[in-house]
Amino acid sequence: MAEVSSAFCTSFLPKFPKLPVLPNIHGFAASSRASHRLTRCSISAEPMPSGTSSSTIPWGCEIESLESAFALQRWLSESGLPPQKMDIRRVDVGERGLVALKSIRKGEKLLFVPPSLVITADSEWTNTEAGYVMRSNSVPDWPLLATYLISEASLRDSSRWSIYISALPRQPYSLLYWTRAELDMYLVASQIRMRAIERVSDVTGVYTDLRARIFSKHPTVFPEEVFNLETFKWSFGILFSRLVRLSAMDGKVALVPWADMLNHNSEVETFLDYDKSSRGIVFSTDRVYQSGEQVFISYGKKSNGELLLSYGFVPKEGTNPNDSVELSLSLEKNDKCYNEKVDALRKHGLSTPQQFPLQITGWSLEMMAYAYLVVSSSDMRQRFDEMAACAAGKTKSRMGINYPELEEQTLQFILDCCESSISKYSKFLEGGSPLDPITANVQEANRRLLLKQLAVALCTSERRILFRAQYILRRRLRDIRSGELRALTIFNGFRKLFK
Ligand SMILES: C[S@@+](CC[C@H](N)C(=O)[O-])C[C@H]1O[C@@H](n2cnc3c(N)ncnc32)[C@H](O)[C@@H]1O
Repeated sequence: MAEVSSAFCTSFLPKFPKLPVLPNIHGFAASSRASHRLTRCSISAEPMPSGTSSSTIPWGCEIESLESAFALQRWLSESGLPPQKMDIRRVDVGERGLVALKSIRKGEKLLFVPPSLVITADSEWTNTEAGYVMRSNSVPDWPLLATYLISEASLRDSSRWSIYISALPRQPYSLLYWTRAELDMYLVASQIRMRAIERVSDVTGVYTDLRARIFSKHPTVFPEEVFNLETFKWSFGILFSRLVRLSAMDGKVALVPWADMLNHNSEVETFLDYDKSSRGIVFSTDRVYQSGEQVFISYGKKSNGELLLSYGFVPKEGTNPNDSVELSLSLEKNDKCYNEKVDALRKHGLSTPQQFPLQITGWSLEMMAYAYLVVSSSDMRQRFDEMAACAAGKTKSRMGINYPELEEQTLQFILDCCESSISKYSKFLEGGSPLDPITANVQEANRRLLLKQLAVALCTSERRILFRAQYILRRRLRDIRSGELRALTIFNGFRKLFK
C-alpha cells in the first residue's frame, strides 16, 4: 500500500528549516524577465523574453519552450522511468504541467520515479573534489543541495543531470526575484513583505557563509564566476519551488525530476512520497481525471502569501481553502504592565508585535490569548503567564482560556487591529501606486505590471479575510452589547417594580 504522506511533510517546498546554517556560524536573493499574463485560474510570474534587468544564469530554459521538457521526458524513459499515464504539455495553469493521456481513476498510483533518478544530499558529485570538500565541512542539506545544483549545472554535458537542469526554469518564480524597492512598493500592506525580505537576507547569508568558510579556501574548486550570489539565488529559487520532503524516507529532501512538473491545486489533497512497495516516488490521485485534463498535486496547505513567496503565483480569489492573512498584534507602549507582559511573552518565545494567522473561518485560540494579555489590566497580572503560554500554543486545554469579563474589550482590540490592517490594504488597492517609477522600457513596464497584478491579487485575497473577520467581530460585539443592554433594561424594570 502506498504510504502517501499528509500535508506539510511532502509538499513542495518544505518550510525553510530554521535557517540551514553551517555549523558554528550564524545566519544563513530580484529583478528579472517576466511578461504578464493572467491565467484562467491563477496568476503567476512568467519569464520575459531576454532583456530587462535580467538574470545572468547561463543554464536552464525559458519556460515557454517545451523542447527541453520533451528531451527530459525522453532521457527519463531511457534512464528507467516506467511508461506514464501523463505527458508534459503547455497548460492553462502553471505554464508547463502534466496532463492525463487516458482517463485516470480516483486512488490510482502514478509516477513511480525510481530513487536512482532523484537528487538528494547523498547524490554523487560529478566534481568529486567539490563534493568531498562540502561533505567534510558537514554542510547541511539545503546549502549542500544549492551548491550541488550549481556545480552540476556548470559542468553542462559532463553532468548526468544536464538534461534535467536544461529543463529547469532559468529564472524560478518567487519573491527572491523581486527587488527590495518592489517588495516595499507592492507588498506594503502584507506581512509577506517581511517574510520575503528575511528570505532574501537568509539566502544572501548562506552564500556569504559558504564563501567565507569554504569557497574562499578552495577558489579553484569553487570559482567565483560560477559560485556567486546570482547563481545561489537561482539554485535556492529552484529548491524553494521544487524540493520535496519524503516522509517515508525519514523526511529526506529531494528534487524529483518529472514529478516536479506537477502544478499545485489548493483543493487537491494528494502529496508526493516514496512508496516502499513499488520502490518509487508516487502519489495517489484523490479524484478522477479525463484524458487531456491537467493532473495536480498539493504543495501543502499554504496561504496565498506563502504560495507567492515560494512559487511566484497567487491562486484565483476564493479558491484556496487554506488561505490566511497574518494579523499583527502588539502591546500598547503606554501599558503600565508593559515590561511584565513582555517578560511573560519572552518566557514563552513570543514578542511584541507578534503575527497570528487569520483565516476566513476565524482566528486561533492563540491570537485570542495574546489579545487577552494586551487588554488585561494590572489586577490580572497573576494571569499574564497563563495568557502568554496559551498565546504560544502551550496550553493543555483544547478550549484555550476564557475571561468573559475581558471578552468585549478583547474583541474590540482585535477589531481595531483588523481595521487598521484593512485601511493599509485599501490604501494600496484603491490608492494606486503613486511611487511607481516611470520607465520607457516596455519589458520592464510589463514586468512591473505583472508584479503589481500579483500584489493586487494577494492583497485582495488577504483583505477579503480581514473583511470577514471584521463582520464577525462587529456582530459579536453588537450581540454582547445588546445582551448587556437587555440585562440592564430588565434590571431597571425590576428596580422600578420594587420602588
Ligand atoms: C514544481 S514546479 C511545477 C512545474 C512548472 N509549471 C514548470 O513548468 O516547471 C512549480 C512552479 O509551477 C508553477 N505553478 C505551480 N502551480 C501553479 C498554479 N496553480 N498556478 C500558477 N503557477 C503554478 C509556479 O511557477 C511554480 O513555481
